[in-house]
Amino acid sequence: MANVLNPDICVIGGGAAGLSVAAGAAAFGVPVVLVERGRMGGDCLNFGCVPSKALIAAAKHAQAIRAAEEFGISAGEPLIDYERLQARVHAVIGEIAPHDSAERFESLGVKVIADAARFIDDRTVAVGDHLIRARRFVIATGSSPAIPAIPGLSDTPYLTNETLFDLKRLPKHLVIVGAGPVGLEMAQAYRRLGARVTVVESGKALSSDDPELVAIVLEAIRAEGIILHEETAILSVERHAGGVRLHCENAQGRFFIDGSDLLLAAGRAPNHASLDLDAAGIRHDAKGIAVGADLRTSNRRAYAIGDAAGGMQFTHVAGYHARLVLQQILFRLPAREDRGIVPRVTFTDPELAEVGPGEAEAREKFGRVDVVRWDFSANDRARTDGLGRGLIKITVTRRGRILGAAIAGAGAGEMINGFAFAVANRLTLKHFRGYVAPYPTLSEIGKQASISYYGPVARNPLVRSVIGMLRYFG
Ligand SMILES: Cc1cc2nc3c(=O)[nH]c(=O)nc-3n(C[C@H](O)[C@H](O)[C@H](O)COP(=O)(O)OP(=O)(O)OC[C@H]3O[C@@H](n4cnc5c(N)ncnc54)[C@H](O)[C@@H]3O)c2cc1C
Ligand SMILES: NC(=O)c1ccc[n+]([C@@H]2O[C@H](COP(=O)([O-])OP(=O)(O)OC[C@H]3O[C@@H](n4cnc5c(N)ncnc54)[C@H](O)[C@@H]3O)[C@@H](O)[C@H]2O)c1
Repeated sequence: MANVLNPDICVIGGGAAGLSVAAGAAAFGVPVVLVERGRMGGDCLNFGCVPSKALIAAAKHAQAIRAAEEFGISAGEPLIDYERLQARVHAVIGEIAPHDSAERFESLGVKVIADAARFIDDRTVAVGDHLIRARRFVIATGSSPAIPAIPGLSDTPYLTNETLFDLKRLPKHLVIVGAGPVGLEMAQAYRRLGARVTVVESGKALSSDDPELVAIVLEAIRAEGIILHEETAILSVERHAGGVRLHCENAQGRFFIDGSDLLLAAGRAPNHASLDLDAAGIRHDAKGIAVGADLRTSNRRAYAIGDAAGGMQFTHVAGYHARLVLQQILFRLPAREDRGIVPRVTFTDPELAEVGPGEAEAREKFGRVDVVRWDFSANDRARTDGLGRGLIKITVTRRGRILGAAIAGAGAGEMINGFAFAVANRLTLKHFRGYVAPYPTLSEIGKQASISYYGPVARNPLVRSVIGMLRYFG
C-alpha cells in the first residue's frame, strides 16, 4: 500500500532552486518534502557553475604564466597535468556537496526522497511507494543540454556539460557547437589549457548581449587562438580518424572541421517530460513550464521556478525565484518577478556583465535615455595590472536614474554588483558620484563614468556666475 504524505510543500528537484525553497520553508518550521531523482545540488554544483568555474580558474593560472613575460618574469609555457587539474575540479565539488546533501537537509527538518516524481492528478505526486498530497507544489526540475538535430549526431560521440568534467585527457582539438556562455567559457578555458579550439555558431556569438561589448570579448578570445565561425550551419557530423568531422556551410561556402572531441553547448531543454504535467493541468511547451510573473503555473497549487520555468537560466535566478514563492506560500504576500534587476555574467576573460535592459530596449520603454560610457584605459588599476581592453556603459533616464549597466572587462562580474544594487533600489548616478571609492580599484570606473555625466555642469554659465559671485565673500 502506498505511503501517503501530506506536507505543506512538496518541492520537486534538489538543485539551486528546489534546495533554496526547502531550506527556507524548513527554517520557518513548515513541513516540506523534497524529491530529487539524481544528485543533490543539481546542475550548478555537479555539472555547471562549480566545475566550470574551477576549470576556468585553472586555465587562468596557465594564462597568467604565459602573460608573466610582459611583467619581466620568464616562466615559459605552463605544464598542464590534466588529471590533477580534473581531480581538483572534483575536490571543489566535494567541498561544497555536504552543504547541499540529503543529510544536511534532513537535519534542517526536510524529508528528502531520492527518486523521480510524477503527477497523477492535479494535487497528487507519486514517488516510488509514496503518494504526496501537498498544499503547494514547487516544480524545480531544471534543464538538460539541448541536443541539436544535426544529421549523424546520434552515431557520433559527443560531450555535454554532464560529461565534460569527467574527461580523463585534455582534448587535442575541441570542437564546440554553440557560442553562448557555456560554449565560450569552455572554449577559452580549454584553449588556455593547451587544446586547439574551434567554435561553430549558427547565429551570432553571445547574441543576447550588447554587440559593442561582445566585440571586445570576441577580439580577446580570438587573439588567444580560438577559431570562431559565426553564422555557420552544421550540415552533418560523423566519426573520423578517431575523432569527429563536422561538415559546415556559411557565406564563404562549404568546409569541414576535423576535431578530436565534440562538445555540445547549444542551449538547454527543460526537464519536464517525465513529470506528466498534463495529469495536473499544468501548461508547458518546449521552452519550459508556463508561469505568470508570480511564478504560478496553470494549476493554482503549483509553482515552477529556476531553469524549469524556461526564463533566465542562472543560479541566482533560481535563488530569487525561491524567495518569491516562499513569500507567497509562507506569508501569503504578493510577489512578482522583475527581470530588470537580474544581473547576467559570462565568465570569459574579459568578463561580460549586464543588468537591466539594453540600450535599445531602454529607449523603447523609457523614451529618451542617456548612455554614459567610460573606458578601462582611463583607470589606473587597469593600467598597473595590464588588464587589457574594457568598457562600461550605463543607461540612465533623463533624471539620471540608473536603468542598467553593461561592462566588458576584467572584474566585470564583481563590478556589476554595485549596478545591480543601484537598479534594484532605483538609485541615480548622483549616488555613484557621491560615495568615496578606494584608489586604485576597478570599481572607480563606475564612479568616474558618473562624474563624467555631470561634467557639463562645470561649464554651465549660471553655475560659473554663482561661483564667481561667491568669490567676493573671501
Ligand atoms: C556549464 C554551465 C555553467 C553554468 N555556469 C553558471 C554560472 O556561472 N552562474 C550562474 O548563475 N548559472 C550558471 N549556469 C546555470 C545554472 O547551472 C542553472 O541556472 C541552475 O543550476 C538552475 O538550477 P535549478 O535548480 O533550476 O535546476 P537544476 O540545477 O537542473 O536542478 C534540477 C534538479 O531536478 C531534478 N529532477 C528533474 N526531474 C525530476 C523529477 N521528475 N523528479 C525528481 N527530481 C527531478 C534533477 O535531477 C536536478 O537535480 C551554468 C550552467 C551550465 C550548464
Ligand atoms: N556565466 C553564467 O552565468 C553561465 C554560464 C554558462 C551557462 N549559463 C546559463 O546556461 C544557459 C545555457 O547556456 P548555453 O551557452 O548552452 O546556451 P545559449 O542558448 O545561451 O547558447 C547556445 C548557442 O548555441 C547556438 N546553437 C544552437 N544550435 C546550434 C547548432 N545546431 N549549430 C550551431 N550553433 C547552435 C545558439 O545559436 C546559441 O548561440 C544560458 O541560458 C545561461 O544563462 C550561465
